[in-house]
Amino acid sequence: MALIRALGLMSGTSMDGIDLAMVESDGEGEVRRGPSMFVPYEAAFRRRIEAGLETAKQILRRDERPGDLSALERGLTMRHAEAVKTFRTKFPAQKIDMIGFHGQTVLHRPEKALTVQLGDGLLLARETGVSVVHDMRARDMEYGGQGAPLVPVYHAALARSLPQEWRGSFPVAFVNIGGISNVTYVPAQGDPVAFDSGPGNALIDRWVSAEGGVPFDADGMIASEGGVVRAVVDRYLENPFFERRAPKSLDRLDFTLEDAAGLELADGARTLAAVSAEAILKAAEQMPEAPKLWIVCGGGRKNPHIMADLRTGAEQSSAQVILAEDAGFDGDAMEAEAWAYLAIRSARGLPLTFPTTTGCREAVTGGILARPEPMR
Ligand SMILES: Nc1ncnc2c1ncn2[C@@H]1O[C@H](COP(=O)(O)OP(=O)(O)OP(=O)(O)O)[C@@H](O)[C@H]1O
Ligand SMILES: CC(=O)N[C@H]1[C@@H]2OC[C@@H](O2)[C@@H](O)[C@@H]1O[C@H](C)C(=O)O
Repeated sequence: MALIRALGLMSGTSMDGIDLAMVESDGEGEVRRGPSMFVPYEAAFRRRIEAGLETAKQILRRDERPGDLSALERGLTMRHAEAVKTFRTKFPAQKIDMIGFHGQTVLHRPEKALTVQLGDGLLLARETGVSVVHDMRARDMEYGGQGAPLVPVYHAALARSLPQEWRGSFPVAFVNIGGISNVTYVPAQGDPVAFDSGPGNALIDRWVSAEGGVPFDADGMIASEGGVVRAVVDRYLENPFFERRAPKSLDRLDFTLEDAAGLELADGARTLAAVSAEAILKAAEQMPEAPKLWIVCGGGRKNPHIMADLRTGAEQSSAQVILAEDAGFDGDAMEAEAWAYLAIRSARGLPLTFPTTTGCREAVTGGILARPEPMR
């Protein structure tokens, strides 16, 4: 099987910008990771997306684009096209067979089988001259799945290529701490088990933005001045979401700052970091066995308080917590790589999701292929 070279594009729930990453793969066990980069959104555009989340609450059918959302979708797509151009200038030797395009989630209501990602695949194909696989969540929902998380099939492929020193550490759990956190449990043999585990950085970002006027708590500096307010952590963890059995997934707005109201800026940042960590550790209760190794990726791994709390908690089950980089992976690029890998799987008609990752009735492929030129 010839390998396909795909460029994955991810604009995640943190809404901070676009991650791009190359993967060359057969969509199965052979995975060669290529270069990656990040293109941030300007602050005003980030605010427009944030406003878009509010507008999107009115959407009842996934193709509706009320208010500013059509213009926002176009702006978002053109920014992705521009990002691809920048990537090609930076890495001119990279041949791109196809693009895997996530778009921007503005609404996720799995209980209504509704998930909306802004992003015009056809426009992106025409702008870049490359075939684009997009809209990868919808089919899963048609099969009764949550429509998220989709990364697990890629986590599982990476787990099979762990360096020698970690091969004895199964079951392993990948944790992605983005705006929302999701986990993938990978046993030594058998299917991965995955689900969204709780708020990742989204609450911290919203808190420091509202109370401190900065977009995120860089290196946990604000939290370093504060302490954990236990009662507030406990209140967050009482949310019925944590008791719900997997499969399950979250919308960015499902958790709010209400329970943190009244805290000092630093205490709030520190307390919400503890909430992120404890929500992840709680996820182990829903795994078939406690993982021996946690591999952490996503921007939240750069918050030392989240990492410290994770390590302290994991020690109780003698588990180790490492950064994606410690296993030879790239914790910033992993989701974009996953979208490249998923595009390749989609092109080959391979399943993207499984009953154990999203709750779909049967393993199912997904994605729509948009070609730059109309078919003759
Ligand atoms: N140096 C840092 N210190 C602390 N936090 C950081 C740092 N760098 C990034 N972050 C956090 O990581 C977030 C971005 O993470 P990431 O790019 O993994 O999220 P995402 O891909 O948008 O989200 P999702 O996985 O939910 O789709 C930022 O919003 C910020 O909260
Ligand atoms: C609907 C949606 O966009 N969900 C995101 C979000 O961000 C993290 C978590 O919630 C995860 O379920 C998902 O993204 C990852 C990349 C996924 O689908 O695997």
